[in-house]
Amino acid sequence: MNTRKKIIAGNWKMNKTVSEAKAFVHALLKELGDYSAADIVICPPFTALQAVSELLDHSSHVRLGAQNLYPASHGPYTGEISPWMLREFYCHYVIVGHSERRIHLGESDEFINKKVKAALAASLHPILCIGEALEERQRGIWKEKIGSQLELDLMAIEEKQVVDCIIAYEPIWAIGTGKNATSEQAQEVHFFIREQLTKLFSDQIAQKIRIQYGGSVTPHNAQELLACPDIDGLLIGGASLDVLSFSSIILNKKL
Ligand SMILES: O=C(CO)COP(=O)(O)O
Repeated sequence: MNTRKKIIAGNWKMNKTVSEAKAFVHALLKELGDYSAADIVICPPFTALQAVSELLDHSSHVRLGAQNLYPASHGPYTGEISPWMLREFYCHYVIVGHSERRIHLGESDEFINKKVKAALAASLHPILCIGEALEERQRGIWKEKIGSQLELDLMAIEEKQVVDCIIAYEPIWAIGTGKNATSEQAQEVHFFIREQLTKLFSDQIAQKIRIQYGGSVTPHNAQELLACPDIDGLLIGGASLDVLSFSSIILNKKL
C-alpha cells in the first residue's frame, strides 16, 4: 500500500461561461460537503478562473488549476498568461503538455519542458500530460514515445522539485473517444512510467510522484481504474462537465 493521496482533476477544456462555471462550483461544493479523501482539482478556462477562485475561497478542499501557462513572468507575448497571473487567483495546479496543444498548436517537448520549469518556479504543481497515439500503440512503440516524453519534458529538473509534478497518462486514442484504456493497459503504462521516473531520478522520488490516468473516464469505469496500484488519480474531460457525473466519480456513487 502506498501513501500517495489520490488526485481527481476535471479539465473543462474550452467549455463553460462564467455563469455556468459558478453554477457548477456551487452545486459541486454542496455535493462534496466536507469530503477530503482525495485531492480534487478543477481546471476552468482562463476567463472563469477569477469567479471560480472566489467561490472556492482558497480554503476549500477543491483546488483550482489552469489549463496552460506561458513560460515567462511578463512581456510581449500577446494572448498568453504567466505563472504569476495564475498565482494571483490562488491556482495550485496547471495542466502542461496536453496532447490537444501538442497536436493543434505544435507544442514541442522543449517548450513543454520550459513550461514545467516555469510552473515549478512559481510554486504551481504542473500536471504534465503524456501519452501515445493509436498508431504508436499499434506499432508497439508506446514505451519509446512515453519514455522520450518523460525524459525531454522533465529535462534538467531537480529531484526536490520534480516531486511537485503530477504526471497524467492520457493515451491520445482514448481522449474524447468513449474508448478508455482498460485498467490492465493503464496499469501497465503507469508501472512503466514509474520505472522511468526511477531511472531519471530515484526510486524514492518515483514512489512519491502521483500518476493520473485520463481518457474517456466515466462514473462506470473510474473505480476500476483507481483500484490499480500505480493509478493515483484521474484527469477527466467530458465527465467533469456535469456535476453529478464528476461528483459520483469522486464519491464513488452509482449514478
Ligand atoms: O483530455 C482529457 C483530460 O485532459 C480527457 O478527456 P475525456 O475525459 O473527455 O476523454
